Amino acid sequence: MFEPRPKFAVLGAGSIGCHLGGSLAVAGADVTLIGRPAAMDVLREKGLTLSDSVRPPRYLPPDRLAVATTPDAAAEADYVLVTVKTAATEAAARELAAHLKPGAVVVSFQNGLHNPATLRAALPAARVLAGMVPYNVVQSEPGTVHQGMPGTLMVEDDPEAARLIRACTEAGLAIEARGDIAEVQHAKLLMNLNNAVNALSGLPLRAQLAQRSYRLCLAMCQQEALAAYRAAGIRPARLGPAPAWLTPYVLRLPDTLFRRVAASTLRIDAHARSSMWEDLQRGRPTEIDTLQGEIVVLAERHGLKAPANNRLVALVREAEGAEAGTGRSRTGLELLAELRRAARP
Ligand SMILES: NC(=O)C1=CN([C@@H]2O[C@H](COP(=O)(O)OP(=O)(O)OC[C@H]3O[C@@H](n4cnc5c(N)ncnc54)[C@H](OP(=O)(O)O)[C@@H]3O)[C@@H](O)[C@H]2O)C=CC1
Ligand SMILES: CC(C)(CO)C(=O)C(=O)O
Repeated sequence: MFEPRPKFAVLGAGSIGCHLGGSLAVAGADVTLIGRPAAMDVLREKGLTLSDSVRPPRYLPPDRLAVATTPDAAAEADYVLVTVKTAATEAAARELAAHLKPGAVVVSFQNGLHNPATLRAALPAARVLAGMVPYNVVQSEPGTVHQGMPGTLMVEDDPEAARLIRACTEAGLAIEARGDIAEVQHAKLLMNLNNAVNALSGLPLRAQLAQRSYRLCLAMCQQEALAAYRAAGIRPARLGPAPAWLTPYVLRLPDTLFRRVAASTLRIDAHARSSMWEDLQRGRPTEIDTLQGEIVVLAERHGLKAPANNRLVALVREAEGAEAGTGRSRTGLELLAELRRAARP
């Protein structure tokens, strides 16, 4: 049976939005990127380049890009991919509400646990699905987004996701439908506990994860999170080579052994950084409250403490207060000493 080509809109055309929307557009999909005026001016002028460490860069000239700065541009979209940072979700959804066409599907490709619920509350007539991006994308220069590691996108298993999955697959974006998306989101949150460690280290992800002292910081955060998950009856999905409960033990291995055991984890582009590092660099608020902050709240709700996560919330808030890009970087030993001090009974 003939099925019309779906139309896509990306709401929040930054790193992830340009990567997803740009990849679909390169493959010939009908995509409108909706973003801030300054960022969209760059795309109108320079076009969009998509790079990764495997393929040659792919370039979309300005005349192959549909860009807009207001959500009315999503009026004809069958799928709206939401890629704003968490703090912007509610406002973006409210702006979008008046323009969505009946039957439109909204997919959150954001970190954190609650963005799909925020979208559902603001868009009661839309079908909202949760999605997950497991890999890193940075704007290496204006108009260029770089994917720094391989990975498979995930989306909530739902018949409404079928055309999105087909379009992504045709565009060379590996994507998997998951019946356990809540568990996937909880597993991703465990990974994202590294965002704060990475941002405070001032180092690229690969260099940071190669140092045991930073990995011990992450292991402390994950251990607290896993205890809170256990108390709450949450069983995070297995996303990588090791189940979630084993990861803190792997993180604690000495460097040489870690390099061997976790070779796939270290398959990260030498320049890739966490999205939180990028936020601090640009003087933007971070997502710390919905990452480490989420664990602190969950732990408290179950009569537990999460001092390492709590300390990282405070350190990132402090860094947010510094002038863009001027926050003090910490060595792994410095950060570890701070977290251990916080965790001392
Ligand atoms: N970058 C990464 O490697 C990864 C990111 N993620 C998650 O994906 C989500 C997006 O992250 P990322 O792409 O890095 O974020 P970016 O900040 O790069 O992109 C979001 C863009 O959306 C813009 N924006 C915000 N509100 C609106 C609005 N109402 N209308 C139009 N544009 C708007 C922002 O502008 P402004 O800054 O002015 O608000 C910004 O340019 C986050 O939840 C992040 O945690 C997940 C996996 C990896
Ligand atoms: C992929 C990962 C974990 C990379 O740090 C990320 O989600 C982020 O930077 O926000």
